[in-house]
Amino acid sequence: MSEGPLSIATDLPASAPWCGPASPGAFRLHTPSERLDAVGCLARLPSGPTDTLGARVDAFFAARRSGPPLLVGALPFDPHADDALYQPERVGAAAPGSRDDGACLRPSAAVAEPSEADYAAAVSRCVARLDTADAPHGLHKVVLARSLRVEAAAPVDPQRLAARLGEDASVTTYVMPLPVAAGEAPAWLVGATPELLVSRRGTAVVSHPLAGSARRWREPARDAAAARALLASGKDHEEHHHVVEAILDTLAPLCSRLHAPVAPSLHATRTMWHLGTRIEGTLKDPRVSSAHLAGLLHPTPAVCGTPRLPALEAIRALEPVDRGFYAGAVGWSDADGDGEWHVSIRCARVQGRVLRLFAGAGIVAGSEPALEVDETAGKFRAMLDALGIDDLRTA
Ligand SMILES: C=C(O[C@H]1C=CC=C(C(=O)O)[C@@H]1O)C(=O)O
Repeated sequence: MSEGPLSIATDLPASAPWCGPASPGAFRLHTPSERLDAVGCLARLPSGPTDTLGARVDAFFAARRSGPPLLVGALPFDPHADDALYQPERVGAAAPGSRDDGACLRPSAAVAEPSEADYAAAVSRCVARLDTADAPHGLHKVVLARSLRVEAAAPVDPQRLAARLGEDASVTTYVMPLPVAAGEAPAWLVGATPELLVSRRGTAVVSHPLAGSARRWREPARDAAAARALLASGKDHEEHHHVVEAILDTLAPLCSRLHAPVAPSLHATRTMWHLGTRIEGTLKDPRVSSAHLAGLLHPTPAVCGTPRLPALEAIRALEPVDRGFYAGAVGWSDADGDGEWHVSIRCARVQGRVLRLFAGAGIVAGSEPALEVDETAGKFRAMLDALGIDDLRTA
């Protein structure tokens, strides 16, 4: 084997099934306008924390000898934890499997972890931590998540699950093979996100943060009323404002031009309304890659909170289940510095018959625990619908 980045792959234990020539994990990223599928793994990017991502990706491409000039992968929620990126063997979809999806997806049990009551209590404790007029420099917003553990009747095929999620043409569906411990069954992150962390093509940069949400309804009048109420909600505008402000503050020093509309607009998926703001900029320095930008921006206050470090501490203290790669980012970077990173929400970690679904909600001073339980229930809906679970009775 040649020296250089390909030797990076050789220090993988043979038992790392997420990333090897015989890897069963095919990477998928289907946006509303583009499709990226990749199979196999030629080399793995040495993992590291988010703030070193740009430098590691630059070093990888500086030394690359052969194979597609592309890295695909995922960033975990915790910016201090290890990410998982690799150079695929081949760009293109794997041959479709022949399994019966109905049998693959039928669930047999679901457990809420934490329970809805415990999540509501955590929201109350979170609101109590947020700053008040007396302590204006403290914590302004924390995104608190909860999870559902679902057991299916048979092993779930991640690609089939993603195809079902993709019936909603407004979202970006993804499948990412995840690192697992030696001897463990393969695991994937599978989801359908409406939120773009950042894309870079040449010097053009786009970010499309979402924050502030309402469930959608089948009855058109009730659905339209929910959208109007969201647009009029001061609490949701505050949640949203923190995200846009953080992204503009990060991008401003890097851009010669940066534009964001003065007010957010409605963004719809099949199951949720959101407030969204499309931010567009032009990079001053074309050497700033998409990986650098993702490393700087993640985690935004759409998934973490603000200020970032106290929000991370609050999440560690208040959430009982480790987020892993939920609320991180999934995407790609190429040798020219172009790339696209999507916020890894509306997703599940899938391993055999077991799925762990996650959903979070932004907590600000005016947040009410029962409404946040309801909002997160709405955010589970896309995945539950794809799994064929109409009526969720959690243990
Ligand atoms: C953290 C999630 O959603 C984020 C994206 C859109 C709206 C959000 C909100 O209104 O809280 C969240 O910031 C999630 O779906 O798990």
